[in-house]
Amino acid sequence: MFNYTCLNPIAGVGLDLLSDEYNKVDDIKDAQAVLVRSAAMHDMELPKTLEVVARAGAGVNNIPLDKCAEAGIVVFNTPGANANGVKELVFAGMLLAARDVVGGIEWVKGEEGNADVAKLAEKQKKNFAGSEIAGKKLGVIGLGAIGVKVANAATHLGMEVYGYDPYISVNAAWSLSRNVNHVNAVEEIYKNCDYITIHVPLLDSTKKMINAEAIAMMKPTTVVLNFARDLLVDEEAMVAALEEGKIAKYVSDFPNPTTVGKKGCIVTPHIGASTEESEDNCAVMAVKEIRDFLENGNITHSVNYPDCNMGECKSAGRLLLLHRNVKGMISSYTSILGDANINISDMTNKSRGDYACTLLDVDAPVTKEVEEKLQTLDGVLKVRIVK
Ligand SMILES: NC(=O)C1=CN([C@@H]2O[C@H](COP(=O)(O)OP(=O)(O)OC[C@H]3O[C@@H](n4cnc5c(N)ncnc54)[C@H](O)[C@@H]3O)[C@@H](O)[C@H]2O)C=CC1
Ligand SMILES: O=C(O)C(=O)COP(=O)(O)O
Repeated sequence: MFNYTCLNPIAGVGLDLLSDEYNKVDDIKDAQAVLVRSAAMHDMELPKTLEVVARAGAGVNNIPLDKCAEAGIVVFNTPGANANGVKELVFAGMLLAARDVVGGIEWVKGEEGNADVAKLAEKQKKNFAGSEIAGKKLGVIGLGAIGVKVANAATHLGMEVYGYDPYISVNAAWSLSRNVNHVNAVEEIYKNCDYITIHVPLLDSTKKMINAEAIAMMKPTTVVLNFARDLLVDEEAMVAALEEGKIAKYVSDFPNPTTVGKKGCIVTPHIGASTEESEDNCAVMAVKEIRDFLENGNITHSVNYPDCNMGECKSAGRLLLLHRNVKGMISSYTSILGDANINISDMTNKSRGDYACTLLDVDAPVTKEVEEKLQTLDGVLKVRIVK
């Protein structure tokens, strides 16, 4: 039996994939698995029982990744599962900045009951006129799951697209339309683009990436779109630039006191991934990741441990060892198992930065005594008898 808890509402289509072996608990202190969206986990006490956290979404800045890794808790996210939902809202954001759709709708609402509204509208509409996005230059910073979709779709809307991502993955590069122009220096985007959209994760290296200096390079007509995280932008500098007419609009999906109600700011309530399809996709992927991890010891789409996968276990037993990426770990495991007369029939070892993972299929069940010996080895963070 596995206990799990949900720190945010998780779509039913995902939870339905949990078998009778899974029991929902209300308190994280009783859970082996956590399903989470944007709930802040940094200040939460993580119980010893906890083995896995699955973020039904992309951004993991709400989760203490290193603290989890140190405690042998594997964290997953669901890459790409909500990318289309965000992509579509980015275009809504662009159009809301280009045309005064909201102002126009508000004006019409104010005319409720006016029999002459149609005639009046023809006079008023000049107040809500705008421009088209076709033919404009769009700069996409970060060409991952979302950035690639935004860039490709923009080419179909007749935009001239420029993409910047020094760390682009091979898969993303394969998916990118050849009509997207590659940019090596992000300053080119700041200086030349009419629309600039950012799709990078929030990391120490990306915090306030769009700062006062970057904003100063932009044209007075530039629109900046931020559907990634508010802390990626120096929003004080952004609001000041908008106030002084140095740039045109800032569209953000992250309301906070700095931007809400400020001149030129169009802010939505973090709804980029709030579509039926994205919520379903994320929940399904997160639940599958948890099941494969708890039932088979496999790690796919982890953000704090290496991916490590040996499929379904066909041997008498399987061990999962989460450990530091230091020398001598595997020889220690083999000698402990050898001394206990247990043959290793298959093995995978992967590392990522400071952390590593070893999966061992064995020909005889592993006893509690052997498990304890492995657990007390220097460098071992967690041992789990999967089977
Ligand atoms: N508004 C919302 O509801 C949502 C927001 N997000 C945010 O969007 C972010 C991106 O999501 P995905 O595209 O799915 O992630 P992803 O991991 O597929 O793509 C991120 C891309 O950013 C690139 N990158 C990293 N540092 C960079 C830098 N300094 N300069 C340029 N590129 C850099 C990476 O190489 C990668 O290609 C998430 O981390 C999350 O914060 C994601 C989903 C929903
Ligand atoms: O996936 C992400 O990074 C998001 O920002 C979506 O957050 P949410 O799952 O809607 O709370």
